Amino acid sequence: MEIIHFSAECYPVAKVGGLGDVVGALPKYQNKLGHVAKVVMPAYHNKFLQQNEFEVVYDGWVRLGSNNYQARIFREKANKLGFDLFLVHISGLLDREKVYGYDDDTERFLAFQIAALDWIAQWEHRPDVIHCHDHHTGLIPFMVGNCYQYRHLSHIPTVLTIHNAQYQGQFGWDKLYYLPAYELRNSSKLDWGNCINPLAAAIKCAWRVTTVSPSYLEEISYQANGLESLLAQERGKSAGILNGIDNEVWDPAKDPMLSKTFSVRTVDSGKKANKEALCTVFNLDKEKPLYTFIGRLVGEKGADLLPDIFYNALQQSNREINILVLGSGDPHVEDRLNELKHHFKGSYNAYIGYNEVLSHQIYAGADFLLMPSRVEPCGLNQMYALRYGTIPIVRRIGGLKDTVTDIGDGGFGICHDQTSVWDVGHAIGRAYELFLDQKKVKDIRKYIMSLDHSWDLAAQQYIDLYQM
Ligand SMILES: Nc1ncnc2c1ncn2[C@@H]1O[C@H](COP(=O)(O)OP(=O)(O)O[C@H]2O[C@H](CO)[C@@H](O)[C@H](O)[C@H]2O)[C@@H](O)[C@H]1O
Repeated sequence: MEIIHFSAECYPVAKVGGLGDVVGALPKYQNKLGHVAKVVMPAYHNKFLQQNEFEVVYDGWVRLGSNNYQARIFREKANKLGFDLFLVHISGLLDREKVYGYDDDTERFLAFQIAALDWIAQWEHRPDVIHCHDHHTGLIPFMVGNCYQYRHLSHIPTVLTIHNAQYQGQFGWDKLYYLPAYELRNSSKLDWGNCINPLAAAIKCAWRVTTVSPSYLEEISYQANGLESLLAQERGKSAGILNGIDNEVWDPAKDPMLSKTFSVRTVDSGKKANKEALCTVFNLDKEKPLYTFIGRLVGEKGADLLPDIFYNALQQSNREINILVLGSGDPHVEDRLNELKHHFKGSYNAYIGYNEVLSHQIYAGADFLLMPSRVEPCGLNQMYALRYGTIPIVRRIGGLKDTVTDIGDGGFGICHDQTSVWDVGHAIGRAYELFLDQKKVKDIRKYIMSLDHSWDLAAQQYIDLYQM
């Protein structure tokens, strides 16, 4: 089969969070199964664009209302990612350093989707499936099915994967004229809450909808930032497919970013060396348990509670624990996490920012990884932690519920039911008790490192879904 993935992110080209990881891995694993998976994404003004070689495969114009922008599509020549990668370059809109966060993001991603479809509309053959990821590519199923200029693509099945239903990309009906012409009586397919809502439009128009874990599929029928009833209604064409992880990028036995690589056999010495290196850099005590949090500092991740959780845990344990944070997001949370450094020198530290290398080093060197998420469609961090022998402490929600079992239930992690200062504090205490039993910790590490969360299974599940 030929599968075209449309996405705003793809690791290592551009990554803000888990979407990048998924789109950087799934196509590679689909190719390994004998299919032809390709990725189409915006060409941002970043290192990847500057440091790799490309050929131009399309040169045209994209029309957005009364504005015309030059649009070019570049193909990466060396197949570095293990699949064909196409970057949509639109001067004045997409060629910026950041992926998101501009006032004209609506125009940017609309132009991206239209230019990409204009290009595909010119192909002599048709792909078997168009697979869209999140709201940035959510208007594609509508446009393919309804816009006159793409009429000949309308029989291609479109799949939407929802990585996070919190973000929907809504904009006002005053921008309707940006869309290529379609029969106006179909406008209701675009509408949700009196706005043009790209995620809602994709849920209505896609042939199939998937979520990134089975539990998240259950949860969005009653918690989906306003889309609950729509998702409940479209349940019949929806499926939950648990994400995998890229075992080649995330391999503690070969990871060039670690101080010391390690396998299941050498996990004890390997984790010890990585923990020592981290503790030296961040002025922490290598004899004490090291708890960590990695992620976007937003409400969904429970990040607003972290300063209070950490303050209490460090006070109550008499600083018998270490905490290290890596993240960026809400400036108020960033400030509070930075402030804690002055109170708890030697037991607490935080790196506020994005740092891919450091994230690998933390998964390898930490004892415990905290994920007190309010919403977690799948979560990849807990799976990276497992692969690197770090015990996850998670709220039982979404994909966390599907991947982590509590030690009290014969499992290997620590689970709690609510995102509250008390619940997480209690879980930190349980982890401390576990840490005192080093024989048990070592057994758990070996066990979790041997769990298989690779993409092999999920890549096949997507193929089965396309062929249904
Ligand atoms: N400051 C930082 N420095 C370095 N690396 C950082 C970082 N902050 C985050 N990361 C990395 O970004 C990724 C985060 O992935 P997640 O799946 O946990 O979250 P996200 O909410 O972005 O993704 C959404 O999509 C994914 C994919 O489907 C779902 O798993 C998830 O539940 C959903 O919310 C991990 O690779 C993590 O290491």
